[in-house]
Amino acid sequence: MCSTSSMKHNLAQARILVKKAVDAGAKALFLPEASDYISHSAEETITLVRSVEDSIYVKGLQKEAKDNKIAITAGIHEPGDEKNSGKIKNCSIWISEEGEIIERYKKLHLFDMNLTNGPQAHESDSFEKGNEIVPPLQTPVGLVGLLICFDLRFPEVPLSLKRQGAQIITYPSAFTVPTGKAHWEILLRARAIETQSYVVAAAQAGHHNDFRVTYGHSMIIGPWGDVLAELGGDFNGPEISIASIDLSIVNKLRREVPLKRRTDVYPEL
Ligand SMILES: O=C(O)CNC(=O)[C@H](CS)NC(=O)CCC(=O)C(=O)O
Repeated sequence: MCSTSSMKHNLAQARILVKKAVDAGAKALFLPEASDYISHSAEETITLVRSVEDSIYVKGLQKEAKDNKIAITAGIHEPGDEKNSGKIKNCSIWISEEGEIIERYKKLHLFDMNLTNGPQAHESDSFEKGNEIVPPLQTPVGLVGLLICFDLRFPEVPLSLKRQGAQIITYPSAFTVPTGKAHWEILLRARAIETQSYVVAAAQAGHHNDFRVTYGHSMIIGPWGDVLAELGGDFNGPEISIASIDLSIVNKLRREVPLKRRTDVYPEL
């Protein structure tokens, strides 16, 4: 997706993706971080936020899920929990194939970056951070661990999710181009290999406005670290990437290559 500041426009993109996913026989559709909108500035990002009950985008996704009997997960913005913080939340939601929001996750790690001659990020100026790891969620494709974008850089959490039974880890994302080129695929494959899980990473792609461009390259990685599906970096209209999830591969690999942690030497994550 290439979300803009118009929720209506972004819902239209999501509908195209639902149609493609349904036509391809998918049981679940994974949409990127901030799929409801990507705006021009932090100020605009805060003014555009709506509760899920008032978001035409979220309500539209719920209707699509129900009408098409497909689960949908998406990164969205939500109003802050803390009184008068002036901040909002970077969340993901899981919508069941009945159209109900059955889980939500609030991004644990906020993206602050001050690269010389590179893109800057000040997410913690306008977003509240989450304080909880959400236990893996039972879905039609397996037990899913919900994380978001910059969380990808912190292996402790997916390892904990694996210990709790996760078979699929998802990272809806909106990566910068330089960090994407250098780190995106390596980190996704590393997270898949070390957790012996599928990793599904739907990414924003292309030019969102004059100030914002994202790396794209949505990917689905198998538990062996193999790239099962991948999209490009250019945006030429909403596009899906599709893969079969075979949980017997996860179980077999975990049996054949047991990764027994030395928690007698270092603490359990
Ligand atoms: O701003 C919004 O509305 C949505 N949020 C984002 O795009 C976030 C925070 S700026 N992006 C990332 O976390 C990219 C991480 C990244 O690129 C890296 O880890 O290298």
